[in-house]
Amino acid sequence: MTLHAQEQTLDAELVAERDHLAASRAALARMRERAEALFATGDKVAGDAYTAEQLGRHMARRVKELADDPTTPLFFGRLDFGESDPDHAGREYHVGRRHVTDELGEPMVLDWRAPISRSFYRASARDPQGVAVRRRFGFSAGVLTSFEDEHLDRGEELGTASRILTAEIERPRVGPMRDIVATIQPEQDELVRADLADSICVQGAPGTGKTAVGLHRAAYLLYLHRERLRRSGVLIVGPNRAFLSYIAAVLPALGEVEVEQATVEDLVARVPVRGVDAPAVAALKHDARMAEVLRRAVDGRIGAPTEPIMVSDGSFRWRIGLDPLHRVVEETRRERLPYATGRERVRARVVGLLQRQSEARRAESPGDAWLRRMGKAKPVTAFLDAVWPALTPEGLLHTLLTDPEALATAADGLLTAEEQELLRSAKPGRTPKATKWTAADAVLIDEAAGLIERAAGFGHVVVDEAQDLSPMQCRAIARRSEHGSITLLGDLAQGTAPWAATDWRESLVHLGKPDAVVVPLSVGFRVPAAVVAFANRLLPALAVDVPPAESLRRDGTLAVRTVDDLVAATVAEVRAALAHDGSVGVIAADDAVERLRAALAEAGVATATADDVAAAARVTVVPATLVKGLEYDHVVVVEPAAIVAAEPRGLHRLYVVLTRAVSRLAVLHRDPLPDPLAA
Ligand SMILES: Nc1ncnc2c1ncn2[C@@H]1O[C@H](COP(=O)(O)OP(=O)(O)OP(=O)(O)O)[C@@H](O)[C@H]1O
Repeated sequence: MTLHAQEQTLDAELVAERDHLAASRAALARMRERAEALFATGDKVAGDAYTAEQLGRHMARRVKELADDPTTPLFFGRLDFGESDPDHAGREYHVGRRHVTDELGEPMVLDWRAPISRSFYRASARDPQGVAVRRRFGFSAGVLTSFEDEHLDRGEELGTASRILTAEIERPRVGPMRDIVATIQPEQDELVRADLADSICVQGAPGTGKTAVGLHRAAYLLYLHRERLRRSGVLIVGPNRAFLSYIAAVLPALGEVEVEQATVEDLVARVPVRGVDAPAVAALKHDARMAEVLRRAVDGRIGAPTEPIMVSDGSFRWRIGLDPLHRVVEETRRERLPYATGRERVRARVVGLLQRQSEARRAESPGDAWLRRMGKAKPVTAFLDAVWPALTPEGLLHTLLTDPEALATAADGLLTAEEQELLRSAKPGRTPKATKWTAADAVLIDEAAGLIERAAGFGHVVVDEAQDLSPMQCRAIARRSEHGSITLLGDLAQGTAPWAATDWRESLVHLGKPDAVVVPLSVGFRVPAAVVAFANRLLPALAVDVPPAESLRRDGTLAVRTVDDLVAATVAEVRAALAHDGSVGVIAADDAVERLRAALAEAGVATATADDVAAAARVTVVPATLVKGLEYDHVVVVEPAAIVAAEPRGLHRLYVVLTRAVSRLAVLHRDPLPDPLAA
């Protein structure tokens, strides 16, 4: 074929693909109209109010799921199966964000999560999985502009050399995080499609796609186990609000609109946090031993009966002796129920004893009203208050922090006298209500609450930036995923909390998933190679054993400049950065942020805050402590030494800061660079 003829064929194919795209969009619009019509008539066809409500909710969700965003491609790939494939011989399937069917119900686009679509991500020249040709589409603003074919049947495979993958990775970043369904890589896909029953832990260097993998796994699991997970729920836990708003749009873009997102602080927000602990106190409160202290404190509230119960029902007087009361308490204690459930169980057993006496005397069973009345009778409640008193989580912690004897009993052999002293040094208020609880107290109160009442759990929990969780925070998540599975995502090298994990096995034990596999991700999609090499100079000083990242990005620039005036240099750097496309992130020690913001404003440069993902301003000034998980095309790091000096794990913080750049990193410093970087 001549070059000209080849081009003509390509053009004709492109036209055919565009037609298929237009037809698919029209089909999706029809599906949506039909769903809307059903939604409108739903309450008329449903038999009763409950069904109507269920149906209404289902249809409302379905309408939302079928929303079409004209700027994102409806499909991004195509699989042509070879003649020899037993199931799909000679068929072609377009792979996209959701199922689209024509009026006869024939597929026009397959959901990327469907079993057949798996081959789009996993087929290779070595293992073609029946696929003859894999096609990837290039889009620009929703318009199909190109495609790229791999003839797997002829041993052709592009892998990471794909032009379309490269363009996607190198595209300028604007606004919130986007999904990566079009370009999920095989090692990522394996994690995304892991079984619901499997808990996994992903150790990945910066920019290897951990967050992306976690979000896509949530979407995948919801597709495969829709009903089950809708009932139990899926939870995404992230480090802070800025991060959560950055990732908030990914799942809805994939049609998943019912996933809860929270920080750990949100999860344990039973009390308002109004106080601050000294670092040593906070560290102790986050220590795993506190779980045992609390458990003993709760157990310690259960006492031995000292008096029989004498109770009258108006006609007769009843008596329950000490022996049976002892047996009731012991039996219930052995059942290891949540404390509050135990209290009610004791009450029920006492009433049971009264019922038997009554049956023996009256030769008939007393009615429900009698049983209820006896359960609430003063002597019965007084007995319960004496041997199994009602307990609030706040009350329990308040007692431990204010009553040296109570603490000594619960902490005996667990905490040293000095540690007990340290715990009490925080000086709570006179009552739980009057106490200015700290963030660490909130975690302890949640632990206590978990001992008192069982919390409802989620079917699956995705935990991002998990290296920063304390043992007690891990336990808070464990309580919410006891009967579900988890995806734990993190990087030990990015641990900045005082209690940051140094070994995933330990975190997994606290999370109640000791058998989860730990899988490394090492191909970086964000940070250019030159910047990775610079940041990696810090690794030996971070005292963690992690595989270093290798970057897919050969482009990108790194500039390290000694300057006299940090503020003026920052303004100049930002101005220069604005000549390029994409976002600009200025990252500095927290206490320098206001000054830089003001200087930029004075210079006429509008800036946004990190949590405002919808901001029109292209420049964001971010405190170093909030930048975890975020990324900007052009990053300006201001005075690394100040970032390091601001906190005990400052070098880890700097490692996070230096790995936020997608295309260009400029490091401005007046003070000498921290040692490992100066090398
Ligand atoms: N397969 C992929 N195709 C295209 N882009 C990808 C792919 N995987 C990851 N990316 C992009 O790389 C960037 C980094 O991904 P992500 O934020 O998930 O990494 P991370 O491992 O969570 O990073 P960090 O450790 O810094 O939090 C994002 O812009 C993401 O969209």
